[in-house]
Amino acid sequence: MSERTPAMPTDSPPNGFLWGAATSAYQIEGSPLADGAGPSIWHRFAHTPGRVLNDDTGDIACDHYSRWREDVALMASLGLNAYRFSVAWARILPEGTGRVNQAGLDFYRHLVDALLEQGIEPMLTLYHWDLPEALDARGGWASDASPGWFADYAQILYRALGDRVRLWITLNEPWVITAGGYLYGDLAPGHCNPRESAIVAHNLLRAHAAASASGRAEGIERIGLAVNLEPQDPASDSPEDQDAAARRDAFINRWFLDPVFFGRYPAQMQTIFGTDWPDFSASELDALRAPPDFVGVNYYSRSVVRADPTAQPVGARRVRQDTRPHTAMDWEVHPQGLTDILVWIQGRYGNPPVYITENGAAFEDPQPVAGRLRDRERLAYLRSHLRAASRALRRGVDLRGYFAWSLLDNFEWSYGYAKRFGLVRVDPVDRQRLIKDSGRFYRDAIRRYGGGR
Ligand SMILES: N=[N+]=NCCCCNC(=O)[C@@H]1[C@H]2[C@H](O)[C@@H](O)[C@H](O)[C@@H](CO)[C@@H]12
Repeated sequence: MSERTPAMPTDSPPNGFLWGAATSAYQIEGSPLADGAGPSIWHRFAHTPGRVLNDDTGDIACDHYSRWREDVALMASLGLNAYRFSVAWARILPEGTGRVNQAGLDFYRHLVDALLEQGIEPMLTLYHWDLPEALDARGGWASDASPGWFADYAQILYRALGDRVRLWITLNEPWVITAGGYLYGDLAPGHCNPRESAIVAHNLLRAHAAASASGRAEGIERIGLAVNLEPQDPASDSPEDQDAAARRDAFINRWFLDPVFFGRYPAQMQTIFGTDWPDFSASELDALRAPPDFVGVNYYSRSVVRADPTAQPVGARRVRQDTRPHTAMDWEVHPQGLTDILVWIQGRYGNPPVYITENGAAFEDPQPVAGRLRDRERLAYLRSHLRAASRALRRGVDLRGYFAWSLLDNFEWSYGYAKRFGLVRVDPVDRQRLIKDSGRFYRDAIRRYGGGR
């Protein structure tokens, strides 16, 4: 089968299946302070020397804030029927609460209207890591007031765009927000404090529940939560490795989904955090129960796990599978893990509607030659993971769509622009867009198997 023949599933996805691509505000927009916007914690973090590789910042990024019309046309040329993006909270509320910046609302309204004109379904993420700096100065997600701040911000957007946007996501990857921002410190705001991280996670769950409730009150019917999920396979059948994998599964995959679906944390959290784990009351736990209308699954890889008492706080570490292919992020290419995690959700949480809200890979791309960029590894990753998604459909998973991460090469957080996930190349000098072979493959797959626009 040639590279260009989209090797897709024998059975086509259900009618109405969404074929999209995903991005986030700070990673693509640039112009972070334009037209009255306030600074976010990522604006401050990226401008702090040493925090981001090569001291890259999102000051320009993909310049999407100026090129959004061109990018919508690009999505249409790829045949996308959906697009997932996030709203920069500090463009809407420069101080995080209070005064609304109309220019910020206008930017996203124009973007949504342009998508709808092209028959592209918008999926709006309310929070993709870029908390207004003014709120971080008031305690940020560690503040007891943070769920209220978030629900008020969400309500402004529900009222401004709720008549146009049908698919909403409250939080993108609460685990990475918590672990990256408050436990390991590699992401904004760069804290390393286990007790604070447990409180932040709790407030994020309260914020999801509060924003879901304010959405219901505004008549919003499809509000989801996007989570990074990663199967944890024990390195051996020893009890130590089995327990280590179970702890890491609780820590990464169930820390947030168990509370929203069951109103309780995984039992292992107390073991993992010890005395740093707060003593939550029964009513506090029950208040977390806010089952999403759909689960957004961000899948990249799995982990093979070995017990390691020195690898805190979980006492488990990843074992690199040297004989297997890896991406430029050093993540194992393991498409079966996508099927496995989708079937796991189906069985554990009662087969909720699911969208794959992120799936993709960074690889070292070759230079374009004669207007062509042959990103073979990314194309193969995409093909194998679309097949994996198809296997989940055949197992009865209520899979409603697939969003490739990412539409564009963009600002990859603490890696800056050194890691490229795009189906479309963004030239580092003039930001010119060039559809890579992986983007062409995706376009052909959508034409062949998608309901299309
Ligand atoms: N081992 N291992 N495995 C996988 C760990 C995944 C954790 N990182 C993510 O999920 C982030 C998510 C984010 O939404 C996006 O903003 C990022 O650009 C992508 C790419 O990094 C992914």
